[in-house]
Amino acid sequence: MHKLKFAIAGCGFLGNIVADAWRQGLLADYELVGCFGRNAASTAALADKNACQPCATLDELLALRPDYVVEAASPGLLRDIAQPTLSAGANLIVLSIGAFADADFLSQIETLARTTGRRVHLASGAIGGFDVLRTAALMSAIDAGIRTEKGPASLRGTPIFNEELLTASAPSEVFSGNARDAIGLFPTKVNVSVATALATAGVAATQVSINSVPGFLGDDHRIEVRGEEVHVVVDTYSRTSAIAGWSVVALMRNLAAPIAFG
Ligand SMILES: NC(=O)C1=CN([C@@H]2O[C@H](COP(=O)(O)OP(=O)(O)OC[C@H]3O[C@@H](n4cnc5c(N)ncnc54)[C@H](OP(=O)(O)O)[C@@H]3O)[C@@H](O)[C@H]2O)C=CC1
Ligand SMILES: O=C([O-])CC(=O)C(=O)O
Repeated sequence: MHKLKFAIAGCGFLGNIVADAWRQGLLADYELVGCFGRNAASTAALADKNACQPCATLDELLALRPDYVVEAASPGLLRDIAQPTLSAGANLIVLSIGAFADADFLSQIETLARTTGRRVHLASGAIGGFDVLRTAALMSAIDAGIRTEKGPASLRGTPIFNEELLTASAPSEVFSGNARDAIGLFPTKVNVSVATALATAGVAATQVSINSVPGFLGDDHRIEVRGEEVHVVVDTYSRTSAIAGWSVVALMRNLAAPIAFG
């Protein structure tokens, strides 16, 4: 059977979930040809475990002629690899969707995807329901928003973190604004808000509320869209971010399936 070749850019937590699922036989239509990262040890570890090629540069990865490159690294890496990947004839599967809050970058990649005949697939990540969200957005003007709850410790390292959040007895809203400002403040923590915005009202009009909840383990993302005839709520709780890696596996299965969703 002819297999589609895929490669992984970013050999951390989520990249390994995709590779593990492939090794366990859940991506039978694919061959994992290589992986790329800036961390030589984690790149070698993923490659060894999966008997694929470890690559120190994107050029080495693209020389393996993958049909799909799975980006599981960072918004910065997505910015670096999107153009060369499409130009080399590969399709992209993206987790660091926050990079597309930049309208110029999004439009440049959209144009390139059209001219190369390749596609950029936005993984559902830690949320979902893009089908019904996009449908609602077509039907009338909409109000769209996403309310995220996180444990205070997971906000460490962000500009809004302070030690008092750790000992607070009640939930508090630590950010309220639009999706563009949210990803600016939390570049690796709210890809979900940009994904929601791209599926609904856009990054300027999609409201984002981020809440610190004492004792909360994991993340809860509640998306709500109201139109003239529809009211959509998509609420996803996950204990860890593993769901985002698994969303890539589900997407890749759909891409290769004879009977597909969407
Ligand atoms: N869409 C969604 O719903 C979600 C998206 N995400 C996003 O997915 C991405 C991956 O997450 P996760 O696997 O947890 O992250 P990890 O930190 O576990 O892994 C990322 C890997 O990519 C590497 N990397 C990062 N930047 C670069 C770069 N510029 N060049 C080469 N390698 C790079 C890192 O190297 P090093 O070890 O040196 O840092 C690391 O090995 C993140 O951007 C995250 O924000 C996460 C959860 C949900
Ligand atoms: O894991 C999550 O819940 C969400 C996340 O990190 C992101 O959107 O980047």
